[in-house]
Amino acid sequence: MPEPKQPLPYLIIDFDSTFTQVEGLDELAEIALQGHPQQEDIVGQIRALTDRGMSGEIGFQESLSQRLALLGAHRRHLAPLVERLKGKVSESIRRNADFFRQFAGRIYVVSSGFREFIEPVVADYSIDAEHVLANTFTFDEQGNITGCDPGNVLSQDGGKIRQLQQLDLEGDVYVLGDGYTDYQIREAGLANRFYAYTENVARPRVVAQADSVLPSFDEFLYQLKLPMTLSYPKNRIKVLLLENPDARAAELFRQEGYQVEEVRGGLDEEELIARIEGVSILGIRSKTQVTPRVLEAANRLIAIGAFCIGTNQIALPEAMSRGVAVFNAPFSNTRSVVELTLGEIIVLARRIPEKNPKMHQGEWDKSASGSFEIRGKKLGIVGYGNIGAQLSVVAEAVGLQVLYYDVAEKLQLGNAVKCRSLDELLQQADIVTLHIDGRPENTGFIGARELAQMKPGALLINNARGHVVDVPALADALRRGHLGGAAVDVFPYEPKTNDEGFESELRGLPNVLLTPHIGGSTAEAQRNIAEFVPERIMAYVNTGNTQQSVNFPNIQLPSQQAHRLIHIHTNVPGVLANINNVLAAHHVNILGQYLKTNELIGYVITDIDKEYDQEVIKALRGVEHTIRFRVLY
Ligand SMILES: NC(=O)c1ccc[n+]([C@@H]2O[C@H](COP(=O)([O-])OP(=O)(O)OC[C@H]3O[C@@H](n4cnc5c(N)ncnc54)[C@H](O)[C@@H]3O)[C@@H](O)[C@H]2O)c1
Ligand SMILES: O=C(O)CC[C@@H](O)C(=O)O
Repeated sequence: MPEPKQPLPYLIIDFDSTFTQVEGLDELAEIALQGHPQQEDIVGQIRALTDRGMSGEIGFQESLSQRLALLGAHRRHLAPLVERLKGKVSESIRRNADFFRQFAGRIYVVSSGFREFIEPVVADYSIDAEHVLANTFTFDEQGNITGCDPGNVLSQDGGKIRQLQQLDLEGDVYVLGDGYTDYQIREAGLANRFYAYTENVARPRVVAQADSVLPSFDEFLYQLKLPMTLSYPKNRIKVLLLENPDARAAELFRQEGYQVEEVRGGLDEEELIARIEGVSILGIRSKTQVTPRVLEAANRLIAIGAFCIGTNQIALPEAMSRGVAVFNAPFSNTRSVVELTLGEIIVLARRIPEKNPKMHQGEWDKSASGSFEIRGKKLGIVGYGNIGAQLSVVAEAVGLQVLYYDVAEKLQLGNAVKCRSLDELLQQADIVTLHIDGRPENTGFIGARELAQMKPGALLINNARGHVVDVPALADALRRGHLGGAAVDVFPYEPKTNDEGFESELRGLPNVLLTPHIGGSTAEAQRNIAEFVPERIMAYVNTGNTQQSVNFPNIQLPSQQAHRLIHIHTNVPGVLANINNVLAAHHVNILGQYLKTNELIGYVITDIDKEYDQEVIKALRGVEHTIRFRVLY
């Protein structure tokens, strides 16, 4: 770890809602009032008083005495309180425990909270009792808490100021806290800087006074170039989410401490180029095209999350050669597409797309003409991947005979029969359903020639990708009555938002069911996707794990007590040897290492000893053919 060049300024750190995520007195009230019929109400009153005191709305003295009067706590409640608070130390402080242990002599915890619970919590971070300046409780003979020692300066309004005057620290003093009384230390001229600490609570009135705002302790260490556990504060990682993935996605990224920006619809190339600068993680669905030009403008991008199955909208090779890992949700909406397809097969077989609008217009058209049962009919599944294969099983269960065709060799499920060519399938099937992927070579996969191969009156379903079907040819086959109907969920051009109109030659044609790309749009699928993709991306950012990445070599290395280095390079001979030569030349011990390559890039995770200096990092960045280098922790 690099040592700070200057002596560390004195750090005055608040305890409640800064060192810990919570207010000690609120927690004490919860413990003391357990089982009390008005527990919720009283704890609520105590929380409100805490808040009013911290934001400077009422004097501290008033807030404290009113809270103590409501508390009803006893000495025996203090031990469980300490245990609870130890588990609620702020995440970023816990993460940087080594820093506290290393610089404990320069750190004071100055709090209007109480020594009885603060001292044992901060002792775990090597902060001595003499460096804890806080109130003390008073007790009656039975051990009930009766109030606080009035002789303690911290029990009075302006107490922190007086406490700092008494401390009389020499040199620079920085104050970190979430309350107005913390700011007042700086206002009184007793500190050089006031940092509003917002990891747990952000009070606008306090933030407005701050010299700097700290969403985490990592940010403080980063700004001061002090030793830190992470190589980069998470609050500096910008996430841009487009196309409205389930709210859980933004929630998970925010919980991790990232800055999240959301845009409801898709963005076109120029719009995305204008927004992508500084973004580290981009989240999209099927609409947004991540082109080579977008990637060129993406100066900080490390990962793209496709909140869907398809990734044909992303220039994968360019992303790879720029060191941008892409993740998707390969089976989170599979079942939803299968269910929609099965429903469509029945709906088309009964000509519902014609009958339903007539009913809404008051027309009663009862007839069996052109309607059939699906039992015993031949379903031709083109693309026997995740969706195709699952559909195969479900379709057999309702009595369809399944034929399938796939370019790859696939496990034949149930009684499904493999076709050796697309034509073989098209000529036999009563219903053809497309589940191939959107690779560019599949453009126009079903055109006039293929449609002509299909049986007269057969049905076609496209829930795969819009460009795989030649839409004018399909419209022609439907108009001529060669096909009995079609269901189409995906289109070569799809509106960017729900405010844009939909144009297609298929509109108004008989027995054609059109849906707005909703194959995967179910509550279950969207929730699954919104958890799956952020989890993969966060695992990649935090540990380098690329399992399930669609364009990176897949590596997972167990985490260990070490520094982890991530190296992405062009796949040419000798790069690993050069990395290891650099490490050897700097006497750095390798604890674990894994290299995997694909056609374009090599990806190496190296775990090294705790000790290294910045020269090694510089030298590793300089290794020839490096695309990207990151120190993870
Ligand atoms: N409508 C929707 O909302 C929706 C939802 C999810 C997925 N999708 C799309 O559905 C499609 C299938 O998804 P999946 O998860 O099953 O994908 P998958 O990758 O598991 O399966 C695709 C299969 O198609 C085969 N294939 C590719 N090109 C082929 C060709 N020319 N001829 C024959 N077989 C070919 C592949 O070998 C593979 O087995 C994808 O295009 C995906 O984007 C659409
Ligand atoms: O919901 C989407 O935008 C895309 C759904 C689907 O096409 C997919 O690829 O998963």
